Amino acid sequence: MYQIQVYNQIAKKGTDLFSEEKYRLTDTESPDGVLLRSYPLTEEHIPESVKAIARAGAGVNNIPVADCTKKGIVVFNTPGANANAVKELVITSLIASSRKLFEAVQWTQTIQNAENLERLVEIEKKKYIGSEIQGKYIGVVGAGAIGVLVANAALALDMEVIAFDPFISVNSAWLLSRNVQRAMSLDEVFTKCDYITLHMPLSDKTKGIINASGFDKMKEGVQVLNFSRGELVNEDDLENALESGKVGKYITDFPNERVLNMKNVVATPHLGASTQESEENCAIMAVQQLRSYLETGNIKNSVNFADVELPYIGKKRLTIAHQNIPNMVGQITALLAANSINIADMINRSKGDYAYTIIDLDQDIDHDAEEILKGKVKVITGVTMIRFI
Ligand SMILES: NC(=O)c1ccc[n+]([C@@H]2O[C@H](COP(=O)([O-])OP(=O)(O)OC[C@H]3O[C@@H](n4cnc5c(N)ncnc54)[C@H](O)[C@@H]3O)[C@@H](O)[C@H]2O)c1
Ligand SMILES: O=C(O)[C@H](O)COP(=O)(O)O
Repeated sequence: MYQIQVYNQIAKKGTDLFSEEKYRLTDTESPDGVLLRSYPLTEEHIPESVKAIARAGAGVNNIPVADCTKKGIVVFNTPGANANAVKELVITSLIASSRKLFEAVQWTQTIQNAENLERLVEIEKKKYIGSEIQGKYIGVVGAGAIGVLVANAALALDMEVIAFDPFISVNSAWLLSRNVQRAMSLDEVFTKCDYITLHMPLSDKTKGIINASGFDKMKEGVQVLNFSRGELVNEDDLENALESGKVGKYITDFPNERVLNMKNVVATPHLGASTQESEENCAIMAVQQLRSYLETGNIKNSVNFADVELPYIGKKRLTIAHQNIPNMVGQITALLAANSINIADMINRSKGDYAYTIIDLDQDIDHDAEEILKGKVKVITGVTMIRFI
């Protein structure tokens, strides 16, 4: 029986995929797996029993991924599963903001009981003259699952689209319309664009990437949309840019007390992925990936380990996470040979400094033999996790 600790509300269509015979969703001190959305997970939430963490969503900045990697804990996310939901909210906000819709609706609510309401409407409407997005330049920073959809949708709305992504994946490059212009630097986006929309992950490298030096280069009155993470933007510099009018509007899905008190801010309560469709897509994908890992050791869509897939046919499977250094596989297979265990099949894949190996044994072995082998493999320098399935 696998124990799963669930944080956040996860769509039932996903959690229903945990069969009652094999899984218990429970508050426990020793879970095998963790399932969550934006819950801020700290090391205390990750006891030694945890084998994998599945994030039903894209951003993993709420999970101590580097620590997990060192312990051989596989962290999954659900790439693209909520991208359409975010795209639709970005495009809605882009148009609504350009047409001053947020302010206009807010004002209209205040005149419910006004005298000569219809006349007042005709007089005051000049305050809410907007601008059209057709023909305007939009810069998409980060052309991943969401950025690609936003860029293509903006093109379909007759905008000029420039995308910047120095690490674009082959898949994203295939999906991006050929009419999207390629920016060779962030500065190119800053200097050319009337709208800038952020779609890259928050990391040590991207924290505060939008700051005074960037704002200085931007067009007067530029509108910045941030449906990625608040910390990508330096708040001191944002405040100055909004005060001076350099940034005409900051549209963010990540409000905090300080940002809400800044001028010309439009904020939504982290709604990007909050559609029924997206919540279900993310939950289903996260549960499928977690189940597959717990039951077969196969890895798909992990942020800290490479995809590793070997059809599970074996009598006994050995999975090992280890450092990506020479002779790891050699030492492990030598150990099996020394114990007269034949190998039926195996696979090894690496990602950065860490690797993962699956070895299918030609024979079943009992619990005692497993424990003896585990003890011997564990002491090999560089091994971080060993599991028999
Ligand atoms: N508002 C919401 O509810 C919501 C929903 C989903 C995702 N998000 C946020 O959006 C982010 C992007 O999501 P996604 O699904 O498109 O992820 P993704 O991994 O598919 O795409 C991210 C892209 O950013 C690029 N990138 C990384 N560093 C960059 C840099 N310095 N400059 C330019 N590009 C860079 C990557 O190469 C990648 O192509 C997530 O990490 C998350 O923080 C927010
Ligand atoms: O990174 C994400 O997927 C989004 O920020 C959505 O977060 P949520 O699942 O908490 O809505």
